[in-house]
Amino acid sequence: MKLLVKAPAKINLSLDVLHKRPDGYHEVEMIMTTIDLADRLELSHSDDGQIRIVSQNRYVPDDQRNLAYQAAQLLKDRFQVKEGVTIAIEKTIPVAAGLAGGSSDAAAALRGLNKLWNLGLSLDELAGLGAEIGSDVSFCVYGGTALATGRGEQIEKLPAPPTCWVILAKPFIGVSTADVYRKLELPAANRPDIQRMIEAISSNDYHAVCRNVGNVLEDVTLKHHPEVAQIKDQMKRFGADAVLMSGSGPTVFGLVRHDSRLNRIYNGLRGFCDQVFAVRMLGERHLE
Ligand SMILES: C[C@@](CO)(OP(=O)(O)O)[C@H](O)COP(=O)(O)OP(=O)(O)OC[C@H]1O[C@@H](n2ccc(N)nc2=O)[C@H](O)[C@@H]1O
Ligand SMILES: Nc1ncnc2c1ncn2[C@@H]1O[C@H](COP(=O)(O)OP(=O)(O)O)[C@@H](O)[C@H]1O
Repeated sequence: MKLLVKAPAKINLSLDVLHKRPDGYHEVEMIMTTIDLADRLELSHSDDGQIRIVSQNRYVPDDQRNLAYQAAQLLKDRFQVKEGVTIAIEKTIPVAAGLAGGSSDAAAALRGLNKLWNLGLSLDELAGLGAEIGSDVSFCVYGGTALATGRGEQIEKLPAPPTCWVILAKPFIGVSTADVYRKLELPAANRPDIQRMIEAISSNDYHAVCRNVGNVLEDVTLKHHPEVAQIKDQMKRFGADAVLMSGSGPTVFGLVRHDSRLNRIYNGLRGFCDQVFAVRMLGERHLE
């Protein structure tokens, strides 16, 4: 038996860090939303009890370091599953980019294996298991738009943001999330107003969303990678309504409503950047 599962990327429309916790993680408040840029996982049943990862992308680990592998292992251990699975990952989301590609693959594996292995778990139970794999996995289990608090694993659903295009540009570098949190100096300057962003989304006010994007991790990554600042400047110059780095970076996203400006920004950035995408937000929960 085979099952296909989609694993969409996320962007952080706003990201605030409150303080460092005794467990080493940081207490965050983030507005996250899934976008129409997705990996595809094909899950195939195997009788020998083994977990196998297959991917053409050389940056994707094919062993227990893979977050989708960890998701399968966690379900096997917790629910005494005897069956095995081969997880073929068709990678579209850039790796180590601040777009939660690995976390979304893990979340898709949890959702898919719940069906393949007939575990009958609820989405909330899967999100709880996801938090054991990584801070962003719980959000990715639900998808859509949400306020994430705690270390990122406590999720409150929000309505869909106003309709617009999201242009993503990823420079040639990759960034380590742990490194960025380690280098963050608190209290951070330029903190976003999370409550205002929630109001902007709830009242479907595009211009207020654009005014309120913000990410306290941005300054850390910009300081060490000037190419990210260059991409931000270019996106602004080409006419994006709002420009922000996603998560720990280095991917920069721009919001725009008009198709003519979308084309200008997209064409202007290609050639300058490793990868450029023009996508839509998925809005509300989108699960298969
Ligand atoms: C920054 C964000 C924003 O959405 O995303 P990415 O840029 O990775 O996509 C997340 O907070 C990343 O979440 P995720 O990538 O799942 O992090 P984890 O695997 O749980 O943790 C990786 C490392 O980041 C640090 N970390 C992570 C989350 C958090 N709230 N505080 C932290 O200090 C810890 O050092 C941890 O060891
Ligand atoms: N399924 C996966 N896809 C991509 N990277 C993965 C995966 N599983 C584990 N990783 C590891 O996680 C690291 C961070 O990857 P990713 O989730 O793409 O980035 P980010 O945390 O910036 O959103 C990668 O360097 C890679 O070694």
